[in-house]
Amino acid sequence: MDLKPPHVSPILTDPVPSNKSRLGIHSSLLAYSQQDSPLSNSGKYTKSNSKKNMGNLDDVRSNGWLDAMKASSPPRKKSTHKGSSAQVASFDYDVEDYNLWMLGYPSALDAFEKIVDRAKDKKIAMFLDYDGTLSPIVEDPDCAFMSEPMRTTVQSVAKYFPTAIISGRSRDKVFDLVKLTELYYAGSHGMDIIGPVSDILSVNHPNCIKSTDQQGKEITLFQPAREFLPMIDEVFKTLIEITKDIEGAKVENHKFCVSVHYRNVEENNWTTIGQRVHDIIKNYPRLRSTHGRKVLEIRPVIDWNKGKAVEFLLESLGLTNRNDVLPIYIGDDKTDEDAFKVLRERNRGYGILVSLARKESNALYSLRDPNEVMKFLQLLVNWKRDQETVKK
Ligand SMILES: O=P(O)(O)OC[C@H]1O[C@H](O[C@H]2O[C@H](CO)[C@@H](O)[C@H](O)[C@H]2O)[C@H](O)[C@@H](O)[C@@H]1O
Repeated sequence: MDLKPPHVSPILTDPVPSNKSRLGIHSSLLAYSQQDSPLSNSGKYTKSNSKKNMGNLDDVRSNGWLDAMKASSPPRKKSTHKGSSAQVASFDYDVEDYNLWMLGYPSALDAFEKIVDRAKDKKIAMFLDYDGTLSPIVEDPDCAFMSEPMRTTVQSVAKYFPTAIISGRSRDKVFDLVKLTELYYAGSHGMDIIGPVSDILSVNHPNCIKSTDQQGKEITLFQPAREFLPMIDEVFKTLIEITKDIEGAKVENHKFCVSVHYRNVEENNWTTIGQRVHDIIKNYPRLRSTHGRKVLEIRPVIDWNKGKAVEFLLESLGLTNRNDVLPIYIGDDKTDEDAFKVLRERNRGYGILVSLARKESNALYSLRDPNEVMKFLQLLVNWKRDQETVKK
């Protein structure tokens, strides 16, 4: 596949537009400056600056963080025993209410014929989120493994349709979990995209760099938040430090963003963890925090998200602005909404939300869980296979 020069660019949303560099790159993309650091000179987090940074515990209640943290995943079923880390989180849900909600977001399985009817003369481009879509939500993020049948299914999908995984995890981590070389990968919520080398792309796009993979093969990377690497690294270390006394808290470094998990933190400590993260982040005007499923995601303030990543990949694949292309995006999280929105606004394809709970969404269809995702993908593969057989 040859990547074409993309015209979608990360337009920055920093509120101080006059602050541009001589290169025309916005300050928020410039190399990290130590002045931004809330850390001591040694670069270490200290108790004294920790105290100074700690605001009032009410901040996190009054600014809506706590409510968002509580609402960020369906309530878990009460369990009397401590489960293993790979235990699938089980959720309570109201069946009647869910069925009512589904009137607005019909099952993609029930609507399968309608979906493929529109896909008949088109080329499907498949975009998949990872956690909660290809793997079930589990207690420990390091144990979110994909089942072998799911892996085989995704591999078959990639045989017939260009397929990309767009995840909040770092690109390396998501590849280690998926282990399929025939896919495209976008990590860190789309801020780290890998594609085969294309001279035009790498020469023309300021955010593209050439690199080599572990096998020494040349690759092209698209990394619009590269300047933030030192800042993200610093915040990661600080967040580890300030959460280490909170039982169950887990901080992950995803290269261009950081995740602070509170799924395994006692609910009466959520305000504390939220407040501490909030107090650190407010010292970094170039970083923002978003809410995922029992996770706070810290990321650069740039106008780049999973929706932009979909547009970038479509353009790179030469599939943009074409009536004969039908993108399908399947995801379960708030961050996937940006991608659903891109498809919905342009009436270009289908967003499918994976959810066991009522949620407002820009998706058009729904699936309950990764099992249903697998069924849907298998139906799609079988349908395509049949189509090809008929053509022969
Ligand atoms: O964009 P995604 O691929 O969906 O990644 C989003 C986050 O997924 C992971 O966290 C979520 O899944 C974990 C494993 O099931 C679960 O324990 C956690 O509560 C969920 O929030 C990942 O660990 C995060 O870093 C990603 O940002």
